[in-house]
Amino acid sequence: MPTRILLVGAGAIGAFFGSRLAAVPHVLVSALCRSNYKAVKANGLRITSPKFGEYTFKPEHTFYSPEDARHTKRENGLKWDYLLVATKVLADVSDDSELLEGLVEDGTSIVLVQNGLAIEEAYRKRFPQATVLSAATNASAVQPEPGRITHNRWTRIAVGPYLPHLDNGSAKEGDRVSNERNKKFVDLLTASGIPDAEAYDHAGLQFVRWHKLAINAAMNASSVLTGGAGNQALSLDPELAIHTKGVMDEVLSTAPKILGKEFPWEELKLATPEQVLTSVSRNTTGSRPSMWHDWENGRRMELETILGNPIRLAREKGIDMPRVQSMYALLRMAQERRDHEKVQKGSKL
Ligand SMILES: NC(=O)C1=CN([C@@H]2O[C@H](COP(=O)(O)OP(=O)(O)OC[C@H]3O[C@@H](n4cnc5c(N)ncnc54)[C@H](OP(=O)(O)O)[C@@H]3O)[C@@H](O)[C@H]2O)C=CC1
Ligand SMILES: CC(C)(CO)C(=O)C(=O)O
Repeated sequence: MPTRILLVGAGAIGAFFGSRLAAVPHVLVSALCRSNYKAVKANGLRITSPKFGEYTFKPEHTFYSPEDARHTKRENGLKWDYLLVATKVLADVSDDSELLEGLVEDGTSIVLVQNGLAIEEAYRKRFPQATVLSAATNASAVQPEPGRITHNRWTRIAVGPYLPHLDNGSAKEGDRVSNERNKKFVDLLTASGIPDAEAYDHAGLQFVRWHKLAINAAMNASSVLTGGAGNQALSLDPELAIHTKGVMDEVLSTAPKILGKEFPWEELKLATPEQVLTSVSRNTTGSRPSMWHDWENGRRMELETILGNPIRLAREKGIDMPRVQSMYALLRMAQERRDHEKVQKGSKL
């Protein structure tokens, strides 16, 4: 039996990892698209990567809507083992867990390859029987035109089962299955040539998520606020480097207070803010964070999950995050003003 995977959101990250997984024998990857549907249906996804070269990935099935996917599933008796969700997290705009209605079966795992915090609950609540896997990746990629994906740099992806009952209680019977499915998914990524796919437990993955958040809060938000500074500039400019490190330090010192444990630096082998800055300073690809691409293209930004959620979680514990809060306030207003201008322009036509 093949392993079937459905990409829910076949943009930069979904298409990059989906195209790798499709290269594994006995793995069949389909794509649920939106604005890139016509391009993907006609020509597949064209990936350019410094590590994997240039290649085309043709999904087993390409869908234009969730209803289209449900229909084909019914007609062909399909079952997806993994639903890889790689939409932007815009919980203030839409609840994307709804897209998965009718696509989850016994044995389906939902894999969230997305940035930010508190992204898992909507899926756990809607599909309490399904395994939810939470993934954080450092891969940098962009879709400059429909169906064409540029992978810039990095491949690291950390995946762990989302088992929040373990935060304050003991293991449940179904946890073993979640861990097995997690391991299988990471093994598939490894078999696909991703050299640094790693399996974590629930607690470890949440620390990795906070660590990734430190990078995103620092880089993504600052790129937009500077009018498009790239990852490298954010680490090389002396004043910006102090700011970028300051944001990362703020997020990383908040995480243990929220998660109730010391940051397991040794165990998780994660880069310190200084090491992140050194690594990013060597990135000569000119890549810019995903939030910049959203702002530049007039799309909504992932402000709530990357900036709003950590502030709110911290506030509940009486902790301030002044650097993150300032960026959140500024960017929220910038986004609100732009949305307002769009409405004004629209009503004048
Ligand atoms: N790009 C990067 O370098 C990195 C991104 N990430 C994270 O990965 C996640 C995905 O980001 P990224 O790949 O850059 O985003 P993209 O915008 O490139 O891709 C998201 C895709 O999801 C599609 N989508 C959204 N809603 C729906 C829907 N209702 N039905 C079908 N398709 C839908 C979008 O379609 P449409 O074009 O129509 O909107 C788009 O193709 C985000 O959480 C991001 O923060 C993490 C690490 C690095
Ligand atoms: C590539 C990276 C780490 C840059 O901040 C990222 O996660 C993004 O662009 O969203």
